[in-house]
Amino acid sequence: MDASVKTDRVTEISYADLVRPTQEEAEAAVRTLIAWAGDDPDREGLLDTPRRVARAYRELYSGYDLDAREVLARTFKEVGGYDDIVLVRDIPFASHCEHHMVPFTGKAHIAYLPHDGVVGLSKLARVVEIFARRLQTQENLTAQIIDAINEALNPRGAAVMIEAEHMCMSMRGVHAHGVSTLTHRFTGVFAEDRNEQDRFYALVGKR
Ligand SMILES: Nc1nc2c(ncn2[C@@H]2O[C@H](COP(=O)(O)OP(=O)(O)OP(=O)(O)O)[C@@H](O)[C@H]2O)c(=O)[nH]1
Ligand SMILES: [Zn+2]
Repeated sequence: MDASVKTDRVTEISYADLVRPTQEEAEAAVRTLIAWAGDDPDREGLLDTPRRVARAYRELYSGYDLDAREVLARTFKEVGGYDDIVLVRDIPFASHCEHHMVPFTGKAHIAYLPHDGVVGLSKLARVVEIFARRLQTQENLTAQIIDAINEALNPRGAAVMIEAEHMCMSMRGVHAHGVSTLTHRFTGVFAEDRNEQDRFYALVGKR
């Protein structure tokens, strides 16, 4: 795949340039972490764990191998002249915070005002998954999703809101349970017009 396609517009990292360690190296790293946790990586119950964890990482971080541009490439123009808000709300996701590599989970709400075409609804959920399955901050996740939509659809406006709970704040550290973090980003008409923002909030059910 073309290296430029993999360059993340927000982090400016070209993932294609990064060298992946081998499966054996990844498993050795997991053994080290098991010992660091205080357990014996050679006891029976843990013998297969490094292999499982390396495999699980492939799934949990599969977003690095996927390209949002490809997912959003197919647009449709026959929508009966529909040009109002398209909102897909309550898209569940699970990601990992880049500071502690601990999960944060929540919901994303995505809206756009079509300009020259719409995209398949499932593709918006796929885009969330592509960026969630990477090491993230919630802010970055929000920015990457809206950037991808703007680039692919050139809409009159786009809005993304994410609400999430960060395990690094509940399971450890400050031990604050039930805290939710809200981020949102508006572009185009949504950024310029308070009425459009209010319509977005109302449709999401936040006002
Ligand atoms: N802005 C932002 N911060 C995050 C996100 N996920 C985790 N964090 C925060 O990242 C910060 C890292 O702070 P540090 O002081 O470097 O690390 P730490 O000592 O482990 O911090 P504590 O969590 O307070 O124990 C913490 O305040 C986390 O709550 C995120 O998505 N966005
Ligand atoms: Zn964290």
